Amino acid sequence: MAFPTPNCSARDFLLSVFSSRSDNERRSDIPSVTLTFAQSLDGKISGKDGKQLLLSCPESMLMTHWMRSMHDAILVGIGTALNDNPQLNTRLIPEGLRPTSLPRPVVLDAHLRLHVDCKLLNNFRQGTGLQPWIFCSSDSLGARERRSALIAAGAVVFEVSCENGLLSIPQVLAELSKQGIKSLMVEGGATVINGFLKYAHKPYCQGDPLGLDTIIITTTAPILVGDDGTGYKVGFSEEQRNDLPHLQHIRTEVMGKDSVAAVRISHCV
Ligand SMILES: NC(=O)C1=CN([C@@H]2O[C@H](COP(=O)(O)OP(=O)(O)OC[C@H]3O[C@@H](n4cnc5c(N)ncnc54)[C@H](O)[C@@H]3O)[C@@H](O)[C@H]2O)C=CC1
Ligand SMILES: Nc1nc(O)c(N)c(N[C@@H]2O[C@H](COP(=O)(O)O)[C@@H](O)[C@H]2O)n1
Repeated sequence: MAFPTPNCSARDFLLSVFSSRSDNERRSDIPSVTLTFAQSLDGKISGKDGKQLLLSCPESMLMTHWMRSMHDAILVGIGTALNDNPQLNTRLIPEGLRPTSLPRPVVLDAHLRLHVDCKLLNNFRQGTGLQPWIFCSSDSLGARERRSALIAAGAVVFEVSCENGLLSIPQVLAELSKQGIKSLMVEGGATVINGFLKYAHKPYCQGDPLGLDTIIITTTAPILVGDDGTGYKVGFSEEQRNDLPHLQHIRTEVMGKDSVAAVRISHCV
C-alpha cells in the first residue's frame, strides 16, 4: 500500500476536534476517551467470520496513526488482539514528524488469552513499543500459568471485576488514570465498541460518577462488505433506548475517498 506524502491536514483536523473538549467537563479521575473505528458503507467493521479488512484509505489510515500519537494509551479487546494481531503504533507518520513518545497498548483480556508471541509483546521486547498492559478478571484463577507466561513475555497484568466475561469499564478507566493515563483511544472491536457506547451513555451531567467525556471518530469507506461481514451493535438497554444520548457534531472531513466524522456524546441537552 502506498502511503501519501507528508501532510498535516489530518493532524490539524484532530487538533481542532480535541480542542473542543472543554476543561470543566474533563474529569481528573478517569481518562478522556476517544472511541474510533473504520466502517464500510453498510456498517461493517470486518469481513466474514471477523476477517480483518483494510477499509481505510491511505489518507484516513494516516489520520488514525496521528490520532494514536495524540493519546497516552490505545485499547483493544482480546477479540481484536487475537484476530488482527495489531501493533497499535504510529509507524505511518513520516519520520521527522512522528512524535518520539509511543502510545501504551492496552488489551481487555478477561481470561488472559493473549499470545506471548503477539506483535505487541514482540515490539516491546525489541524496544519498538511500550510494555503492553493487560486487564484480566480478578477471578481468573485458572489462568495462573498464562499470567506467568505473559508477565515473563513482558506484559503488565491488572485485575478488575468481571461480569459475563466483560471487565468493568469504570475499574479499567480508574486504574489507567492511577497509572497516569489522561487520554485513551479505544480502537475496537465490535464488542468493545458496544461496551464503551453503553458505558458512555450514563449521564455524567446528572451527577453520575461513572460518566465520561467521549468523542467518537468514525471513518466511513465507500465499500460494501455485505451481510456476511461483522457489524458493531449499539446494544443499549430498554431504559437507555428511551433516553438516547445527544450527539454533538464536531467536524466532518473527506480524507482521500473516506469520510471522517467526529461527534461528542453529550448529556447536557
Ligand atoms: N474496522 C475497524 O476499525 C476495527 C475492526 N475490528 C474488528 O473487530 C473484530 C473483533 O471484534 P470482537 O470479536 O467483538 O472482539 P473485541 O476486540 O471487541 O474483544 C471482545 C472481547 O474483549 C473482552 N472484553 C473484556 N471486557 C470487555 C468489555 N467491558 N467490553 C467488551 N469486551 C470486553 C471479552 O472477552 C470480549 O469477548 C475483528 O474482526 C477485527 O478485525 C477491530 C478493531 C477496529
Ligand atoms: N482505522 C482503521 N482502518 C481499518 O481499515 C482497519 N482495519 C483498522 N483496524 C484497526 O487497526 C488495528 C491494526 O493496527 P496495526 O496496523 O497493526 O497497527 C486493528 O487491530 C484494528 O484495531 N483501523
